[in-house]
Amino acid sequence: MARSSCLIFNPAAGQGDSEQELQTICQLLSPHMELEVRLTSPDVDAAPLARTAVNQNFDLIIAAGGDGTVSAVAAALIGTSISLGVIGRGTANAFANALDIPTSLEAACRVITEGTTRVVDAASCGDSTMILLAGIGLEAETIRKADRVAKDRLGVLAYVFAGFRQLQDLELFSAELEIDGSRKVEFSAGAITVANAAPATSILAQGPAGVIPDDGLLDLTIVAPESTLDIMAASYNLLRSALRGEAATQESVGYLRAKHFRITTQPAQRVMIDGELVGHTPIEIACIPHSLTVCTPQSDMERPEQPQERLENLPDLSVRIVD
Ligand SMILES: Nc1ncnc2c1ncn2[C@@H]1O[C@H](COP(=O)(O)OP(=O)(O)OP(=O)(O)O)[C@@H](O)[C@H]1O
Repeated sequence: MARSSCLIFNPAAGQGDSEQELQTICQLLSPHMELEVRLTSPDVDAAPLARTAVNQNFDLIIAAGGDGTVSAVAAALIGTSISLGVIGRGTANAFANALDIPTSLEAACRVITEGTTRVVDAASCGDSTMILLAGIGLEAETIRKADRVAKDRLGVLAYVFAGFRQLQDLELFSAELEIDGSRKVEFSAGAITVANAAPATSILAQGPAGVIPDDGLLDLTIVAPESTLDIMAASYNLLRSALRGEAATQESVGYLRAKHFRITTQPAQRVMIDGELVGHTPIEIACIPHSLTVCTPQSDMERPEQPQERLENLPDLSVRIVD
């Protein structure tokens, strides 16, 4: 029997002709499944549509939009066995890129119709769920400064420009990190990123080589540059880590993998989760292992053997064991 599928489509996402895109997607998918289409609107976004679709027990729910739409649909699917199809039509399409899901309509629909799936982790942070990453400090500021007009004009470059603008007034803050309830680490940082999944372009997440989305662990990267030269060196090192799959080696970069983090900063820092500003530190982030089934080109990914932790060079470092 054909799979019952619900397509949640954001007509306002991206820069393409959305009517044409919807028609193409329906033509590509309909021969393979029973397809029901639901459009988001300025008043009803993807989250309530996805919750209703989950209650209606579709076999497959497809998110066609930017990362905002994909994250909202994914949040409703966490802990269910309903598969998530991803058709990235936004600016960055970070979740699609992190899982090697192509973003041309034809190739994205082919991945969905071929039926290969991969079960990945997700995470929770207070009331929010997270499929990509949480940025504290620099990354949150970068997202805040990449405005809609710039994104429409420049696409993913808007984030890069906002990032450069942000680097000019980077200030270190003090941070305390509680790791799996068993260790407390204090240090100074300019940016802390906790990633469940991240594409190579999320440079600040690339401390441990290659963020692994299905290892039951979150990957935390700390960048603590003490000068403009330092930040250039750290950026280059992180980019290399992303492209070569080798963990970062630069002194001002630290990283570790764990299931649960509690992060406190002085002063409080903005927190961004999956591209949305959600509030300020302190925050607590917990991995929800193997909780989201996603249509992907392959059911597994290569995992290079790499060190899991490197904190020793961070400025003002102190480590305590929690009783
Ligand atoms: N029909 C609509 N008209 C206007 N806005 C909409 C509509 N449907 C959803 N939205 C808004 O779109 C936003 C989600 O956008 P989404 O992330 O899917 O695309 P995007 O913003 O183009 O992606 P990116 O952030 O990568 O540029 C939400 O804020 C939601 O309220």
